[in-house]
Amino acid sequence: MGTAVRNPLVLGLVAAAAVAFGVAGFASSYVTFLLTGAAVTTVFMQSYGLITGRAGVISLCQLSFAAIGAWVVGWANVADVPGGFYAWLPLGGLAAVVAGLVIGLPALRLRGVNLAVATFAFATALDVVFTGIAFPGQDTFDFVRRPAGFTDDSGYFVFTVAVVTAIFVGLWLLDRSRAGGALVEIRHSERAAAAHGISVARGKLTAFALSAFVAGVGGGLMAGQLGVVAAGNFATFASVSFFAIALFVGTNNIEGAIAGGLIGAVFPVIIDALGIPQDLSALFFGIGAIQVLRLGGSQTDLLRASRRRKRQSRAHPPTRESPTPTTRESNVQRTRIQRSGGGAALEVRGLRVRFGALTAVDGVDLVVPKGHVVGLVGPNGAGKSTLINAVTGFTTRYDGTVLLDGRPVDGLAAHHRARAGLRRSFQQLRVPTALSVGMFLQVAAGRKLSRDEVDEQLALFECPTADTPMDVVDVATRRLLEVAGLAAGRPPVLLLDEPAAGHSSTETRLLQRRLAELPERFGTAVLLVEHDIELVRSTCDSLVVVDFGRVIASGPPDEVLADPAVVAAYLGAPAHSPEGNS
Ligand SMILES: Nc1ncnc2c1ncn2[C@@H]1O[C@H](COP(=O)(O)OP(=O)(O)OP(=O)(O)O)[C@@H](O)[C@H]1O
Repeated sequence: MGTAVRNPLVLGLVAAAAVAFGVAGFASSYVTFLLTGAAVTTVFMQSYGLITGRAGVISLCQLSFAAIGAWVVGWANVADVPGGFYAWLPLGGLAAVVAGLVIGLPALRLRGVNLAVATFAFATALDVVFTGIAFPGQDTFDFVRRPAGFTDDSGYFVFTVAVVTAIFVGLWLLDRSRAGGALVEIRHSERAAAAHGISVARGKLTAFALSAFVAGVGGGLMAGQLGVVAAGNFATFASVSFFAIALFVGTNNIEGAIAGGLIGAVFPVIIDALGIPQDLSALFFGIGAIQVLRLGGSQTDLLRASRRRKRQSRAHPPTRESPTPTTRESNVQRTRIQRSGGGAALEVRGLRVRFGALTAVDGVDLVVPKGHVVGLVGPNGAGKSTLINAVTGFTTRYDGTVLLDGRPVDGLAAHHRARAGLRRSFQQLRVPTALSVGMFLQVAAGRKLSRDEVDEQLALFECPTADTPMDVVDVATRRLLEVAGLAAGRPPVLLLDEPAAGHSSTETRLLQRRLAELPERFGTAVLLVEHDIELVRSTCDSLVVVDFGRVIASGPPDEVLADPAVVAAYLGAPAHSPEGNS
């Protein structure tokens, strides 16, 4: 019983019921009407929270989806479609989904301002259409019949709150699923998402469809509240204002969506009472949106982050236990695990990448045998990252062939290569801070991990617990988490681009042990790009050295690192060893 009371879902449901029946029982009819409007606006805010808050896609046409939902509900009412309001409302949502897909598909190639313009154009066009054709029942005053049992204003408020609550529960479940984590990763970095096998196009399209459904339901609810609606209820201007409110308060958070609903519905009333022209109110919302860009986050995101940091500093900080270096661990030469190969996990043949006149990768041949860790080293600008980009499909314009377990993958997009088992990390950290450690591990693994698997993996990499928010985790630990997550997916091939960057010597030693174990523990062959020569020497079975895009040496680490050509490439003079000069 005690656990149930502490459960946020149970608490939320109890609070929603208390508000619904409290207002229905005690509030005046004016307040009830106003709060029903706020609940309907909360649904619009939930749809912005989905598309912009979670997936990071700018959409200025959510009220157009709402208009479609309202239109369908109005039509179903006039046509007396069986099932009543209970059937008409989801029907309106589904019709909006069709529009969401129609606008979402061409919008997939667009980002930022271009996407804003495209969705704004769609909203304006639909505005004109709805003004022209009018809503069903608008001219004949055919009022939409409310759901049986909730026909008076108080009852309809309870019904609206029930719908808002049901959507919150759906979003709550989405946030706890890998699909929800994938949306957040798409918002944070489309490249990182693709590297984890997530289809960015499908993710965005799903977000468009889901948000259109929610907005369509909101439109239907508005039709039920007002009886008849007109194009003016869904004007493009209102869509943009609501977008600005959503951006300012952060409607991906439950408290943000409710605050956005209240502001969207009550603010115009206050403005009116104060005698300020409605058009001027848009200025406030515009200033709010600019504030978000200045602060780098919405009000509720910033509040939540600050609360997390406070809670974290009150509890123990999320540092890993420093492993006491034993004689065995501190002897780097003994970390390398001797193993025999079993064919090529990854083979690169004649890879060439050009950037205009510059040939960044110049005919590279390279093999990563199964069960091996191969180091790819070379001075700055030698072409290592470009090679990884080409192999993993992030650079598609290249000559040559990339074979994964003997099969060419050149025709595959990055996320398909990732799903086929070619996983990578990025030199520039791309870990989304809006997720928990456990959820990030799930997303990076690219497969469903059990709670035990997550906990074991975190313990193995000496990382903070699964519930720890990522934004309180230090950068070095985030890098370690990225390796832990990728390894948990047990990919056949893992390409790591400078995973030890920014690590302390203790952290590097831990990483060194884990990297050396990856083939045995996870069945993963590794191509390791690293400037820390001691880490490379102690971890890798063999090394490939590139300079000016060409392979200048390859073979066992000690031999290769003693090669005069390698020494010269690193230091520009043949007199010193590269050791310790990374
Ligand atoms: N998108 C690009 N457009 C033009 N030139 C590029 C691009 N990406 C990389 N280069 C150039 O290609 C060469 C190889 O760069 P790359 O980043 O692959 O080297 P690197 O070995 O990974 O270097 P570092 O160790 O510093 O990360 C460099 O001369 C770089 O300036």
